[in-house]
Amino acid sequence: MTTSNRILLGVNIDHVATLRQARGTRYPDPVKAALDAEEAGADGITVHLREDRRHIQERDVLLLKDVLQTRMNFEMGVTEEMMAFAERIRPAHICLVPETRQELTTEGGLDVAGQEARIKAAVDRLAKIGCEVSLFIDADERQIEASKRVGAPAIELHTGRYADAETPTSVAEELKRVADGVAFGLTQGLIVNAGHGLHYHNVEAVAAIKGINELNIGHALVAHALFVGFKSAVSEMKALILAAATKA
Ligand SMILES: CC(=O)[C@@H](O)[C@H](O)COP(=O)(O)O
Ligand SMILES: NCC(=O)COP(=O)(O)O
Repeated sequence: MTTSNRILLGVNIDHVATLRQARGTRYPDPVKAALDAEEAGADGITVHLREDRRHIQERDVLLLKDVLQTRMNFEMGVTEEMMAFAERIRPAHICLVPETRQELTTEGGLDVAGQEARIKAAVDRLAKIGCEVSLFIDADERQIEASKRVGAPAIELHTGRYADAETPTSVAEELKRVADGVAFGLTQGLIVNAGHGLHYHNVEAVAAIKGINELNIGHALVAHALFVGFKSAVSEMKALILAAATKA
């Protein structure tokens, strides 16, 4: 069981690509953002190649695979198209996420418990090509147990409900749900990551939860980068996370 206070920052660069896709230009290039993020202390780079290609493109993933010095966390839906793409490019780390075309952003976690056979087949297939697979799930014991059963070595707990909570009571409830999920995931021997909707004002409480391996943060970081630059946005976030984890 990991209880180290060291916590990694995975920088999600999807929304650099959102800005590029808004005009179909060559800029801003998410690959440049990834390299700047690494220089500023990111421990990894996360990209979500959506089925509708609304932000990240295949070209981005291929280039990142070649140039990153840290690691790429490749997020994908569990579809045959994505499985075949993963088998072609063989990312070292894959996070399986739920996905629908109509959603504004990833709503809820992957229902591993409700489709164990399908997720197990995907995890086994990706393990065969050497990927470490993580499952993006809600902080729910049923989903965590199912993730363990399907053989995923890692989970990422969806922090969106915590991020969206508006009253002190609901914030505290959602934070506790995440903290309980982390503790339970660790008892199952899983690597526990977390992310979604985290920003400069809500990240510290999550970073203070003992045992989280990595936080994946994107939208807020890209937004802040508009005002302070990408490197500063990353280093500010990293400093907040490390300080909170150290204090805890
Ligand atoms: C799975 C996850 O939380 C991220 O990949 C997130 O989905 C990226 O942003 P969008 O949902 O806006 O594409
Ligand atoms: N998996 C969560 C992620 O990569 C970042 O989500 P967000 O910070 O863009 O909401």
